[in-house]
Amino acid sequence: MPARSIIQHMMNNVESRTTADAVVVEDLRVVRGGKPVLPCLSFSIPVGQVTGLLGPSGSGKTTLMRALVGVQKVAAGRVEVLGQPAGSAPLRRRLGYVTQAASVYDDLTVRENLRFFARVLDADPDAVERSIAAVDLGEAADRIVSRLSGGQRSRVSLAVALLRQPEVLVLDEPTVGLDPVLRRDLWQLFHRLADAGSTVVVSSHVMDEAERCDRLLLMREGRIIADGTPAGIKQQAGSDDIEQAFLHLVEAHAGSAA
Ligand SMILES: Nc1ncnc2c1ncn2[C@@H]1O[C@H](COP(=O)(O)OP(=O)(O)OP(=O)(O)O)[C@@H](O)[C@H]1O
Repeated sequence: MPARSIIQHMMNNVESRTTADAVVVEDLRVVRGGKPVLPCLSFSIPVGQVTGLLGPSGSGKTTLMRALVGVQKVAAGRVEVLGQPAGSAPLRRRLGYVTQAASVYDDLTVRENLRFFARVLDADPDAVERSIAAVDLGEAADRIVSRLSGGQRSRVSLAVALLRQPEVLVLDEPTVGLDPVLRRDLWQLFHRLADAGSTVVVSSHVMDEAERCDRLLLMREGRIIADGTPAGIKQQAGSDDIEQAFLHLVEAHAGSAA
């Protein structure tokens, strides 16, 4: 093959991988406290979807998210985000991560927090107001964070993550403690971000949130026991209800592992 064709072929390959998959995980093994918390995980996440990591408490969702953002020590395997090794410097501008703990200053207002982080992150000047509007905190923008409700406070952390319009957004249980209206609004926001081309990875242990995802990875004891659309997983498990489907899959998995 002539050199130019080889280069073109390689570029096509890179392009098709980077446009098709935002995340590629291969044989990932993580050991925490001497225990294999993720024994051997492989999956990929396509660009521009809302992918849910669903599973009971302790199933390894946070550990997996930490591996995706590159802050988790990995014993073996490969984790790539947007075609780069997880945690590598070029990804810092392209990835947003919101942990379960709010990571903003309690004694500043919402807008002051956003302005501060916009300077630190070197975000566009209009990013502050855009992010405040995206999480619907316009009316609370000049209130001190410590006086906000838990749900409002977690939306401030989300607004910080949105400042640089990340291509991949990793959100660890962002809807915990929110009322149903706020939860619905946040899920609508995740889908708007995905429609605009971002890849959103959201963890939850609440099964009724599963239906809101384009795609689900159901986790249990560090393993993925189902991977598909909510409809596909229900069909696979022979149940109309996602919680029942999860329970059937757990039983089937336990049976096959025995
Ligand atoms: N710092 C740590 N040291 C040792 N083991 C840990 C540590 N953090 C978590 N683990 C263990 O790793 C496993 C997976 O925990 P992880 O927090 O990833 O689960 P999770 O699905 O996110 O749970 P939750 O929904 O409660 O946040 C659990 O068995 C937990 O006890």
